Amino acid sequence: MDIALEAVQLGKRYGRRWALQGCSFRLPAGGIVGLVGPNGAGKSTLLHLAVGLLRPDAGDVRVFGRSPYDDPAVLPDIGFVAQDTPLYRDFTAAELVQLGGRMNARWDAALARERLGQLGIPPKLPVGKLSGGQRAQVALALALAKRPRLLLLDEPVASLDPLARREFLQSLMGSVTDSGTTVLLSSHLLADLERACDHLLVLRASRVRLAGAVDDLVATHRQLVGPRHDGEPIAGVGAVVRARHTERQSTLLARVDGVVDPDWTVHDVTLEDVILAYLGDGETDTTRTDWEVPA
Ligand SMILES: Nc1ncnc2c1ncn2[C@@H]1O[C@H](COP(=O)(O)OP(=O)(O)OP(=O)(O)O)[C@@H](O)[C@H]1O
Repeated sequence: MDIALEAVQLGKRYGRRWALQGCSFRLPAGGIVGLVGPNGAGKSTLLHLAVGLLRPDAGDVRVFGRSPYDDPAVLPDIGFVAQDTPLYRDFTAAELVQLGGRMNARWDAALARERLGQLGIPPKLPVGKLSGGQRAQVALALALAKRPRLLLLDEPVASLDPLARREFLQSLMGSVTDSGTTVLLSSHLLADLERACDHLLVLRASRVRLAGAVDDLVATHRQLVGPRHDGEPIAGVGAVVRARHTERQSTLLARVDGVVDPDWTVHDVTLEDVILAYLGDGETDTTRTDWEVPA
């Protein structure tokens, strides 16, 4: 399997505080990966390490087998749109498309112009005078024009209205299918991630809590309702991720690995249920740091 992004015991600290720690996963090439986590979990730090803007303090990060910090030859393969979509504000979108052509060897200016035209972005207005959402669209068009093999997007839809968000995600899905680009996309909008992503990476408190293919994660987790549970093993349950109790009854979100004890009523879960359970303070160990991709 072709691996787009790999981290092995990756760590980064600012001063004495670790922003990312013991982070290991392998991201298969192709498809969209959702990067989720509470504020301060380390998402932007991970993206900055992956594009070579930061140097790891521990472990290793590799993009298509190469270190982005030490090996600039891999940088043309990586597209990055930072959280605040920084652009030269006095330049027009048309000028930025032209500029991109001078700075990138394989630049698809026609693709960028077509995209900006479809979105009705005024090409002759300085981008500083566009709305935040329009600027985000310009940044994405420029990133796609680079024809990257790995595209890193830090909360790209945060400033978009609901219609623009849907259009953005649809066009992203389309371009992934057309080009084979791998996208790693951080977002707090779980419903969007459920619609757009093939894989998921969940960070909490500087560590990877969950990683895997969306279909696999939804298929292997269930909500169980049954008698009050105080931690004893349950047949068919691999791990309890989150537990809530009343005096007589417990409601669990659990990873199942077989036929569940018939004392428990079993319900399907959504991806959002799974993510929220791993983001919460589960009463049992929520750590699951293996990257699992079905064959
Ligand atoms: N330049 C910096 N100097 C010092 N600490 C930093 C710096 N950048 C990030 N941090 C700290 O590292 C931790 C992770 O930050 P990071 O920006 O990666 O989180 P995040 O998951 O992207 O958060 P958000 O969802 O709010 O964007 C936080 O505790 C943050 O305060």
